[in-house]
Amino acid sequence: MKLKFFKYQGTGNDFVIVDNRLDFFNKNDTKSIERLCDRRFGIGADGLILLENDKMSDFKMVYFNADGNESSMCGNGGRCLVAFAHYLGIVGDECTFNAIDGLHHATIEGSSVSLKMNDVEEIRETEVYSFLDTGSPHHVQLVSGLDDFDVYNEGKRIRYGLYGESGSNVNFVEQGDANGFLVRTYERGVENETLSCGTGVTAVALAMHNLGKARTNKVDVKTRGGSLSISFDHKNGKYTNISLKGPAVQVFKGELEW
Ligand SMILES: N[C@@H](CCC[C@H](N)C(=O)O)C(=O)O
Repeated sequence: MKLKFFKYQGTGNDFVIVDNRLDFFNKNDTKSIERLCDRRFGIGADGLILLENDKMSDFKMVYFNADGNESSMCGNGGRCLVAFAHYLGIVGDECTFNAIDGLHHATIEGSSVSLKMNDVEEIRETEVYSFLDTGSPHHVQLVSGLDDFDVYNEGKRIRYGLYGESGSNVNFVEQGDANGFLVRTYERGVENETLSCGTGVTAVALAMHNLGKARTNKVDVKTRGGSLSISFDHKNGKYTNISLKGPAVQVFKGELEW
């Protein structure tokens, strides 16, 4: 059988996307999903996303990390899937879709997609790092010399050492200007640094605001794959109306023997 696929990227976080509205895709075949994401033996991606029918919203997002396992929310993946749904003509310039962490509203302006993220009520702070869940778990740590920082080894050590087998994504941050930050992320499930992580930069923006390092409710974040902007409301220690905005682009499409 031929598998039709599409390749998207959102600030360099890249995904294989498959239209599974006819429900043909075997989601338990971890090895095949891992192989599709393999950069040498497959198409190559940080994750695989299925677009499926949903009774409550415009469509459903099912997300797998590059290791083949279904995982928690992916912010950049969600933005790419919205661009894909728009490309297929399933939705217009705005939509609502269902993901593992619930419903998300999104708007599209040209090649930019703005995605509403879930409210965040709790940020755990220590002297060294913050930890919060923005749909996926994130460790956020300020460092100096981010450009030369050993994201792979430090990220891996923290991911397993502090958070056990279930793990966490690990973000290293350096402040640029008043409301601008530079971020590099070690992603669990990819088990490597990726060029960008949407739930990660969202976590960074909220953690930096909570620490008083970001002074306004709009934070710009530069990743190695591009720039994202995060806006939010903050009241009584709770972050609401969180929005993640940035480019989401189709790179190529194709089919392979499946
Ligand atoms: N790249 C993603 C995060 C994907 C999930 C993550 N790897 C995990 O398993 O927690 C993003 O853009 O948010």
